[in-house]
Amino acid sequence: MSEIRAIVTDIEGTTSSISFVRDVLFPYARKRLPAFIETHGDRSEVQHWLHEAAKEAGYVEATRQEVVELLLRWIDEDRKSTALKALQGMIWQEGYEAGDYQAHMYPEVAARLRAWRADGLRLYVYSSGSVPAQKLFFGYSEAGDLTPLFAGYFDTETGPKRERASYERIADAIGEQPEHLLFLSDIVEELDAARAAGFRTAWLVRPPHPLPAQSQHPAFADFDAIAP
Ligand SMILES: CSCCC(=O)C(=O)COP(=O)(O)O
Ligand SMILES: [Mg+2]
Repeated sequence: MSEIRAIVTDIEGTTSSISFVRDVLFPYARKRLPAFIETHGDRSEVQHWLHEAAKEAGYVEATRQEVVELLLRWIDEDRKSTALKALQGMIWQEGYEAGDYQAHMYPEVAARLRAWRADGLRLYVYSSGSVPAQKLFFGYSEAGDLTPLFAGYFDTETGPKRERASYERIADAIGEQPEHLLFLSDIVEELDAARAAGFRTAWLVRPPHPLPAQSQHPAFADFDAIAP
């Protein structure tokens, strides 16, 4: 078995609860999105992502109101659109800075990330959330600012999480052969794609879900059970 040199982790369902993302972050962005676009719609980065969203939906021409309605629908569908994720991240920033919420971390995660760093492993994040949103998430976590632990972040600008090529790009960017990389996720299709690219994989099956008796990926109830 090759030595693991770096760990790449998913967020939702892996370091943190699905419920925090779906019941706190998504509703927060949904409620504030129309006013955010109204107030910040002239900023160049906001205009860029509105344009990208319209393009992704196949609109030749769209009013700002139509794009706002599209984005609200995508939030409800949990669509992993890069444009939506970028805009959500900008809205979440206000909530983190105002102290409206802190990102949930499963209880063992921060200490285990620190232990892996102390063992010399490099840590990376790969999430559908935008890189700025990931930095906010770990910067304003219930366990404090965890950003100093991470060497880098990847989002869907690198590619969709269920495609092998995305993991090949991540391995290239990290500068390691994929056999030295361990990917952590709660989603089997993401783990399948990572394994197809040559990564080692760990499937997080958080309680109350029972660990499967047999599975295609090594399955763990928490980070402490993983021995890279
Ligand atoms: C960066 S926090 C918000 C995460 C998010 O928007 C999301 O869709 C979760 O995706 P993940 O790839 O972390 O499961
Ligand atoms: Mg996940």
